[in-house]
Amino acid sequence: MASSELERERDYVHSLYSRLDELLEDARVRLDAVRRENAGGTHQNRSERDAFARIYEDRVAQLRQVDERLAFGRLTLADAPAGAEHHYIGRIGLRDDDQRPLLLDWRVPQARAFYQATAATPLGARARRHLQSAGRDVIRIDDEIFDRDLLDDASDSLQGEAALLATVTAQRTGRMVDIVATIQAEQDAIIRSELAGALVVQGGPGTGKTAVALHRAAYLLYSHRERLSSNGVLIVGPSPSFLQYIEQVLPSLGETGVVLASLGQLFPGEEATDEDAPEVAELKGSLEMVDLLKRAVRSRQIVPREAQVIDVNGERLTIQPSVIHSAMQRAWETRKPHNVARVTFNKAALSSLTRLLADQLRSHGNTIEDSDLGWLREDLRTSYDVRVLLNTAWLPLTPQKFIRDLYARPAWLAELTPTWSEQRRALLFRGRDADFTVSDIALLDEAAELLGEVDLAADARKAERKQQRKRDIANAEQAIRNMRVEGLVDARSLAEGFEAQVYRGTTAEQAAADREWTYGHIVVDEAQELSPLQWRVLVRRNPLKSFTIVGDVAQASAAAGTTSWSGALDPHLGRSWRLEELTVNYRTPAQVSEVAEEVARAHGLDITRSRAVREGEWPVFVTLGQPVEAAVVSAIREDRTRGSGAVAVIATGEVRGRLTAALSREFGSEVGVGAVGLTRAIAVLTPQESKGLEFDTVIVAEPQSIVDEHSRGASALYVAMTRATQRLYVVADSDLPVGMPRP
Ligand SMILES: Nc1ncnc2c1ncn2[C@@H]1O[C@H](COP(=O)(O)OP(=O)(O)OP(=O)(O)O)[C@@H](O)[C@H]1O
Repeated sequence: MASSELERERDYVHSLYSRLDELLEDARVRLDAVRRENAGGTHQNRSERDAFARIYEDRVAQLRQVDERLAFGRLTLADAPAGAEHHYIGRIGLRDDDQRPLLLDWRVPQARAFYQATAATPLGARARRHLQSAGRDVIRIDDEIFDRDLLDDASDSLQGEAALLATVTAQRTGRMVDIVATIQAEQDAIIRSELAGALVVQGGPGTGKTAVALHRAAYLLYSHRERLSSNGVLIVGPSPSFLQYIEQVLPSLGETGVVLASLGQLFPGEEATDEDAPEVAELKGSLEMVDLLKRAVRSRQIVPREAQVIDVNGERLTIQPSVIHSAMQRAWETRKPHNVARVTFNKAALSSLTRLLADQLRSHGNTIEDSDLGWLREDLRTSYDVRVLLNTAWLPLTPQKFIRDLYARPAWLAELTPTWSEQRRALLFRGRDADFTVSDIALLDEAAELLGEVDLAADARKAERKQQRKRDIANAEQAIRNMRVEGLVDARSLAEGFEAQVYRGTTAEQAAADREWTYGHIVVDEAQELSPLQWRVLVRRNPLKSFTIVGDVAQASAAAGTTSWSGALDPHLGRSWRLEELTVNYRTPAQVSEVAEEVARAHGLDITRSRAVREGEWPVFVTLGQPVEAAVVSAIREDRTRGSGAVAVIATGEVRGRLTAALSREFGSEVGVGAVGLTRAIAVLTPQESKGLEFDTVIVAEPQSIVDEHSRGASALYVAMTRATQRLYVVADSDLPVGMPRP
């Protein structure tokens, strides 16, 4: 019986693959046809053809990408007509030629029961079946029957336990994979939560926060395609290595138009990777900096102390400070940013100077008619002395130069911060040619807000682009009718294709390049690490405040990060955010997570308890009293006798340097440092770099030095210890942190 069921499923899934192949072939044929058509033609013809070609190319890529585990579930409905009782669930939706559904996209509302039904609340389902595949073959089926009479209350059990355990124990590859086949009920409820407002997902390490956040992005893009495809979705992660780790997940779910950015990449044109020392990052991330920058901008609007004498075509004119001051007054009244208000300042000052010059010329006996005032004004505008006078009073500024000046001119900083100590000011001091750090990015953005931009040419281009887009949409509608592809392609995305040829690329590319772009939704991962200033940047990019915010306040290891969601979010989002929790740990075996929690508690961390889905085979291996280089090398050798997989060595400061040298001597090119390590057998990482990642084996070297590194050191150690999916080794020369088991 069971094997004939397996056969049946195998046959059905084979028929789905045949349909997939047909669609793929169809898209390829259309692509070839489009490429051949209108080879010459007008510019408009060519860009239409290219846009169509891109749409078919994307379709071909999408159909190829869903090949692995195309279908992974079947839902049997309780009250369905014969022949329609089974719904198959997969990565994308498939229909036959008569438009009858063969496979449901996991994101459609009818698929919800596949993830959420329990015996207690079957949601109209009689049974759920998980299909496990190898290549295109179904190799195993697991059934759950929702028949209250036959079962105990199973509401607490894991769904598709066999499939889930197979996934969570699989060897890691250095790249995160999607969990679409085994999403659990508490995760699914979060993924499908409504788009509006800010949703905060709190959960301990390994509870699937990142996975849930990415699947939610895919779900929202699918369910709100119209709105989100034009505004875009931004995903913010803590570091480039983290982005590299997650970058495959959304494409494997068929979604490519998302902007991924680390905190160092949020200001177009700058790409910061260096981190400041913790106390510097804390200061730079604090709200105090907002006032400081405001004062700093104001201090660059300078009323001269004394009257200034200027020469305009041989006429010497004395300008009282009050003339400059009242022009400034006019500019301040606009409440516009510095560079924009400067236009008002210049106009007001030139008007006053024109009047002064006219009066002076009249007093010297010249006849000045009102019609001459325009010429006088032009003389003033082009006069060297006037330019110097006005620029000295109100100089246009770029954010980069402004922030660099602030750091490199201690005397100016001292004027702006009379209540600060010398030591506090010294935290900001940097040479003019120093690279910007990750925490400078939020300051640059804050400065850009205060300074504003006057770019008339860009404004004109923006207006023209809007008009062109309207014309493109009309043309796209016509082209869709001509090519008889209604329903397959929508006019907006086709028009975006035209635009891409003429202008600046896809929505995602445009969004990433434009500081003033506002996204339809922002996903923030490891959100506990964000400083108040970084939150301000993100709220500016998303004025409707539609956020998915995931993190764990107990893992906050950045000095500027947060230990309470309320403290972090209320100032920016008010009380409008909602909180959900994840409670099951899918990553770390209980034997490891219990030790990590014990150490965290011994350091006073208020950790979120979670239940591990598996016990694990190995205890935590602790070595004390050997030189750390030798101990790590032998831990790696020992580990290779226990199992295979990706290894991370996590250490900080000079220990990390020593270890890198020793490991490279021993294991050569198998070793990689930082993000490079993610594609090697052995990655050497700081706790900060390891954030959000996971490895089969983790070796934490000199844990006490991690605790001692800064005020949030215990959290950093907790992060490091919870990266292991199989085995954890702790190696110390002389000192173990409190709470750590002794060897
Ligand atoms: N429903 C699920 N089915 C299969 N695997 C899952 C599921 N949920 C989570 N996982 C796996 O558990 C691991 C941890 O998930 P993830 O990295 O999203 O956790 P996290 O809460 O973000 O952790 P941390 O806070 O430590 O960064 C990943 O390998 C993920 O694929």
